[in-house]
Amino acid sequence: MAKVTLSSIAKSFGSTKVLGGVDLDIADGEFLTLVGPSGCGKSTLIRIIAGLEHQDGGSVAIGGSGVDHLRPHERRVAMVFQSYALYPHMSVGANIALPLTMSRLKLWQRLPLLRQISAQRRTVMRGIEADVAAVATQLQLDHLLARKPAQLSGGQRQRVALGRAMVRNPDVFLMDEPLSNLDAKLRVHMRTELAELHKRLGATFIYVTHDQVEAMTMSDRVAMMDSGSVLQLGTPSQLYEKPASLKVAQFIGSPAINLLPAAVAQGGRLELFGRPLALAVPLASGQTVTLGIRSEALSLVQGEPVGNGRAWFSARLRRKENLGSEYILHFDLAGRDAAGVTMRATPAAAAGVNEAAEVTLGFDEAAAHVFAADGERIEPRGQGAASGSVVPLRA
Ligand SMILES: Nc1ncnc2c1ncn2[C@@H]1O[C@H](COP(=O)(O)OP(=O)(O)OP(=O)(O)O)[C@@H](O)[C@H]1O
Repeated sequence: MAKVTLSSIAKSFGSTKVLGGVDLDIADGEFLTLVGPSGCGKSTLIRIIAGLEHQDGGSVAIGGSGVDHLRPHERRVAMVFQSYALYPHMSVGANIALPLTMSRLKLWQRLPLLRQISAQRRTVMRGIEADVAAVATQLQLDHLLARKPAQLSGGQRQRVALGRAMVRNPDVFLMDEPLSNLDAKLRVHMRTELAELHKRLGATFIYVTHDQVEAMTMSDRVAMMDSGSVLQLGTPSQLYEKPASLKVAQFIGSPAINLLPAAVAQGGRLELFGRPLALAVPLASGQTVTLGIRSEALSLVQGEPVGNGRAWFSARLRRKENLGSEYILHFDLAGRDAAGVTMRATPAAAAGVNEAAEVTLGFDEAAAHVFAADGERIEPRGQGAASGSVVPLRA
């Protein structure tokens, strides 16, 4: 098994700069996900680790040794692609065996006529068949080994692609959006399978996706990328609970984080829609910041909402979205210079509010994320605990 160290990786395609000096240390046995919007450079970075693409600057080390001079098959890495890249004319067994037949058999032993008469080849093939059988059992593909890829479901094809990577017993698995071609239900199932496979194998996994749910549910750590650089590296909880910038806050979490403009008044005190908050920031008055409030941090409140550390504003219910176990309530902020907000609600709480109703929404100021005009996170002063004087309707 092996750690992977990326130092100042830079890459341009023609005049387009794609990676601007990426540094990343991926621990031995870690499941690290590169996540970010389309075109941010995730695939290019993973292809550079695989040796399929060469960087313009910087270096890649695997297991503490530089690999920049090594070809892909010499790097002890195996890559799983979104397209699966299976050979349609070969059986499942032959597809999984392919990396081993290429590495263990000599060229002449692979030739159609000569291979029939080589006893040595038969011995090597028995070893390969045993290895393929072991991997097929782990992935529950035993009964499908004779089939062709066209005779498999999407999930089974994906498992064959995984099997072909596993059979090489690599130190590092590189996966480029391996679940994107699967339907939603199968994707959820394969997330669990991949996470369990990672635990079982103990290998280093580097996984590329633009799906923040995949990143959050499977990874030990997530590197959020944008425009060729890493914006934040941390555990899924760190990215969710303490996003370093507005971009990270907006990308991580579903429904997307609510954003409200707040004005900086005298002494750095924040005001939300003209009402003073307990929060203060080290900025001059007259500036504007953005408050980020997760949909689960909002609650419907009744009565006169008072109390230090609790903020509130009025909103109008536009739509209720029924997810079965919970509702997502969509509110308009009529007359406010802000987009609408969403709130998670229990079915009981959702039943208590009618569409087009004017309501009051409250939140603990301690749960608000504050971002400066340049998008950087600011740690505010004066975040107090909830006073308890606001009655939430969600419980
Ligand atoms: N071979 C290439 N030649 C020219 N430009 C390329 C090449 N490969 C990638 N690019 C460009 O580099 C940028 C980053 O591409 P990359 O595939 O790494 O992004 P990504 O984050 O993986 O995106 P996606 O999620 O859409 O796959 C894109 O603007 C892309 O068009």
